[in-house]
Amino acid sequence: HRKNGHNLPPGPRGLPIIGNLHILGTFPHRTLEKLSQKYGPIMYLRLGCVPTIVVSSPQAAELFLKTHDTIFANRPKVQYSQYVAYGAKAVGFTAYGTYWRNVRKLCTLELLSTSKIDSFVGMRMEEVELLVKSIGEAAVNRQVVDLSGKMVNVIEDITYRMIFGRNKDERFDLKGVIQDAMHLAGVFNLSDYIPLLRGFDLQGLTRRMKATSKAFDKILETIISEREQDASNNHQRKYQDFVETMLSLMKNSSKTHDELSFTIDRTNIKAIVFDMIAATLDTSSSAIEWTLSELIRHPRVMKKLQQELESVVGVHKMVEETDLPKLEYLDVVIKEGLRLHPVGPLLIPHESMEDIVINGYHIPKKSRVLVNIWTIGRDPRAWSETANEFIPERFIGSNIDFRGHDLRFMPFGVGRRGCPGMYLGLINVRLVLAQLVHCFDWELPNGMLVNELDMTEKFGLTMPRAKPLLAIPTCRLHT
Ligand code: HEM
Repeated sequence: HRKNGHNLPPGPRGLPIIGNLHILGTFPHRTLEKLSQKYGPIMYLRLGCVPTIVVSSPQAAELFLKTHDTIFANRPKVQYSQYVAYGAKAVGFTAYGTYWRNVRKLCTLELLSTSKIDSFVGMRMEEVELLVKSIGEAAVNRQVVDLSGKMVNVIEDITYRMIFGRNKDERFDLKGVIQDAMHLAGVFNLSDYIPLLRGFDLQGLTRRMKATSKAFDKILETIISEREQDASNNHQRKYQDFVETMLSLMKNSSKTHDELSFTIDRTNIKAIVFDMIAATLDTSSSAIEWTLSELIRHPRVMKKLQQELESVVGVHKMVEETDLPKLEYLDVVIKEGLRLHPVGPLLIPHESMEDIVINGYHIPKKSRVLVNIWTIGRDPRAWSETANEFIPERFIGSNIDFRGHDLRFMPFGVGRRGCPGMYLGLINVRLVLAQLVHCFDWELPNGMLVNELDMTEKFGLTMPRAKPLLAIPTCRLHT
């Protein structure tokens, strides 16, 4: 590839206007893997008008996410973030710069810190107990459980209580609105790639995004106004949820906050609430359903994990958060689950802020960068010929952590744009998964063999199972 005398990375030839858009297909991460085998770990595509660089090896990822992290720390401006995510006024979709840095700092210090997340321990346990109780009832009646649906529900309930202080409100359908918003986040929007089409709204997405955003805003306005009222009545709650925390920051932000050099307003609060919900829901539930699917497919690993749980927790009680640090095998099982089924197979797109030359290739300013961690996690050169198999033991005795210090494994991304919610995400995943494995044995319905379980993915911003995981539970605990 050459453009204006520059040496672009290799890649497939594109068509006029659409470029390579037509080749992505239903499973872009798999298509891109095949292409990278032909064109190499730094590959150039043109998606509509957007120059796109696909990164597919740990060495290449190092150059983009570590060595030149600052150049690639921007996010592309997409319609979704403009219309649904409050004009990108939170963290995930926000352009790199002072504003992003301040909001991210607010989230890490005030909302996602270890001490804050630990303050919700009691609430999380209540929700997990309800989950185990409802599955226990299904076990007694030998009923099939839709585990994917249950995972989404328990994570939703925990998240809404953490953010709003409650998860049920008869007056509005918060869950429905959020599900619409999440769905829109995953839809491929032509207008983001071919700006000429923007005015026509051929897919009807602009209209739907505006409608969803309006519905969400109305609900949030009601909740926030009520909470302001509560605060002025000195209403006391068991823990301080996110909205309350941010309202008190807003109230006090006239006194310049030491750590935060900007003042938070109502729109910031709404945008951050949206970001936190969107970032928590599908990520945690997808990590749990995939890992559990692999455990069901691999009875040896399931048994070994159950044995660890029996010896650390005992057979008379549920798993508590204080048990989690002692569960070493659980840790490597989750790593292996996320290696094979990363929640964000291409991370969130990064965007370059300047022209730069990497490995002799010209990477133009405003290129979109997709890091294919799905491919990196399955590369036999990095993981041996067993790369496609589920073998948690490969992580035992290695110093590969969740943080992406070793770029063969970076389920939470790495660098400036790496996930700030890792601690929370991992607590949700560990706690719920441990419970399901400790409290129940699982068998597939209708005598289905474990190797017949459908493992098809549904590609979007996150990548859950295409079909729900259905299984029949049997109780294990002696209570
Ligand atoms: C198992 C759970 C989770 C996984 C696997 C995960 C993974 C990721 C990944 C891969 C990215 C993109 C990194 C990049 O583009 O380089 C990301 C970004 C992000 N995550 Fe998570 N995440 C999880 C849970 C959470 C939770 C619970 C929160 C917070 C409530 C959260 C908040 C965010 C935010 C705000 C960003 C954007 C960061 C930025 O652009 O500066 N995530 N996450």
